[in-house]
Amino acid sequence: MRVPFIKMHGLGNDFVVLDARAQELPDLGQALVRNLADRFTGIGCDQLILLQPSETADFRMRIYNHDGGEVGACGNATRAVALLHGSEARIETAGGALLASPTDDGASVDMGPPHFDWDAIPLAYPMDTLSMPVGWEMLENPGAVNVGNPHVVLFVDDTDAVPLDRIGPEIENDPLFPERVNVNVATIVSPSHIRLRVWERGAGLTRACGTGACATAVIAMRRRLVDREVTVTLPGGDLQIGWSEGENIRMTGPASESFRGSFEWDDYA
Ligand SMILES: N[C@@H](CCC[C@H](N)C(=O)O)C(=O)O
Repeated sequence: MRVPFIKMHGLGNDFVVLDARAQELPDLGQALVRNLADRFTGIGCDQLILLQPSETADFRMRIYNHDGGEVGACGNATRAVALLHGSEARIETAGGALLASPTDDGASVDMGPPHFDWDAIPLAYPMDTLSMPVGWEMLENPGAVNVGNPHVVLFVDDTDAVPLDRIGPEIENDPLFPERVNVNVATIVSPSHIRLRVWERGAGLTRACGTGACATAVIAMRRRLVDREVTVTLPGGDLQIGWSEGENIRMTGPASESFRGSFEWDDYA
């Protein structure tokens, strides 16, 4: 079976999008996702995105990490598929329903509410998630939040000085996080500006992470380090994040289509 795909990205965080709204597809196994995501022998991407019909929303978006695991949220992919859809869309995800509106160069997304309870992140045992009494080497006193997926956020003086390729996997797989975790290191540049690098669960270092930007912004806001509207600068570019206590998170930023192609299903299954 020949299957069409669309290669897209949000700030360099890249996706292979399979649109199963029109053409039904067999179940994606972990092996198929890994093979397609492989940058040497496959199409290559950080996440594989599967669009399906939905009974509760305009469509359903399923998200698979580079390692083949299915997860609850992807901020950059949400902007990308909103752009693809072309008009305001309610999107069903495993992490909750999202509302996305395309803009000239990307999309603005209602990302839903953040969850701060220790068992909602989830953590292995109870603790204050705004100021956690734990640390790894030079990284201490993180905050944690679930924004459809789990994140830990560590504030540092200089994000570039953190060996995230070495320490990221250690934190991602720490038994404190039973579902593993996305690891964010952030520097407060000013009350309206955060600099951020992310080690993504199941994908490693990426050029940008939309949910990481949301998670970092809300923790910085709760700690009163920044204003309620901030620019988050990632290696791939800028996102605008807005949030107030008790409200949903709003994320705005670019996304684009790179190219279209097709592949033979059995070659990757
Ligand atoms: N790149 C994404 C996040 C993708 C999922 C994440 N790695 C997880 O495992 O939860 C984004 O832009 O948010």
